[in-house]
Amino acid sequence: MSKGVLLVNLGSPDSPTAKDVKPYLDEFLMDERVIDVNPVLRNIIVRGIILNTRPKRSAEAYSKIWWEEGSPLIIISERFMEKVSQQTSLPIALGMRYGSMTIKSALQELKDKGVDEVLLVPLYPHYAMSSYETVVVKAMEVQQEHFPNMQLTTLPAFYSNPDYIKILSNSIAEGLKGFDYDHILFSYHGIPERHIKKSDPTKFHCQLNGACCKANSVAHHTCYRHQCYDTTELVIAQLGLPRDKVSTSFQSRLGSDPWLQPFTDHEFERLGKEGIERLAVITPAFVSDCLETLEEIAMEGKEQFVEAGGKDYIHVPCLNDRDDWAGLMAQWINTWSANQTLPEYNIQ
Ligand SMILES: C=CC1=C(C)c2cc3[nH]c(cc4nc(cc5[nH]c(cc1n2)c(C)c5CCC(=O)O)C(CCC(=O)O)=C4C)c(C)c3C=C
Ligand SMILES: [Fe+2]
Ligand SMILES: [Fe+2]
Repeated sequence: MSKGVLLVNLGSPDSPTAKDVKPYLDEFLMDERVIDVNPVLRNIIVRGIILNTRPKRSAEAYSKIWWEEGSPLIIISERFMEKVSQQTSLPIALGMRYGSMTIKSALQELKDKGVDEVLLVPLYPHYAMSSYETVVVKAMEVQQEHFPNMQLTTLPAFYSNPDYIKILSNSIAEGLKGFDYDHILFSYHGIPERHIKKSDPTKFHCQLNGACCKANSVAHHTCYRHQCYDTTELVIAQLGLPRDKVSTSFQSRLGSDPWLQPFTDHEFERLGKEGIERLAVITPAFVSDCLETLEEIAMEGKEQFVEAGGKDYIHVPCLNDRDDWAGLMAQWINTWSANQTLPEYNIQ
């Protein structure tokens, strides 16, 4: 068999205009793992309500962060792929879960190069049904329908992998250099609380109270909340950060259902009001900077914090195409290629 690698990230609209944002959001929000209600209700919520107003507002936000070459998320993912490719002999293709750079065309690219055994890499450190799981399910559907002779193996979520934690910590230490912070906020993409319950294979373990996370459980393999808090804790330990100056929150909620708390925007306000003057924000749910980090955190977040009384504010960039991160991905790929071994999955 001949091996190759498929990297998959979330995707972006083709341009920062309402005309292109609308079909992109339609595909994204009609995904049953993102808005997980019955199909009739999903159609009403997405096409009857959200898509009437959101595309214009989102297009304005995308315009603020768009680069000359295109969407930051896409360009960064391409640069990352290039760097990884230079360190492995395996063919690598890049696809997006939503939008025009499809998983199907990426798999076709690999097939044209003779590949029939693929390592699928969802570019998310943490498992969530709306991110990691939907990529895996989509890739499997496409493989079964269009590439029946291909074999797929999936890289596990790497939120606690020791090498990943070291590299994330290095990037944070570099980002914090020269910034005398009062507080560090780890802000992760939010999800509805319901998704945590749905992803719990035991159906009773996850109580969303933090106490459950301290007991060993198979539920942690698919508990996004647990995994986010684990990443924060592991970075605190790696860098020896003062625990009382670090906290975790969840950003980017949509709709009125209960989402994971505390909310990042509420934390900006609370920290500013409580006299925190210098705030650093880290966004480890994303491996590449995107709308949610460049606009919501770096721009809007700063405004919210300063309005609440804060003074200095930095957003530490995501791993993007850092050499050490591309090197680690190449190392994972080359190890899999040599002996089928995948990175350590340190679940407790
Ligand atoms: C029900 C809604 C959403 C869930 C659940 C959700 C989970 C989720 N998303 C990411 C990563 C990204 N999301 C991005 C943008 C984005 N996310 C939602 C909604 C949900 N996400 C919307 C509507 C949008 C579009 C932008 C907007 O209109 O505000 C992005 C950025 C894409 C880009 O082009 O830059 C990323 C990345 C994760 C990891 C996740 C679950 C953990
Ligand atoms: Fe999202
Ligand atoms: Fe838990």
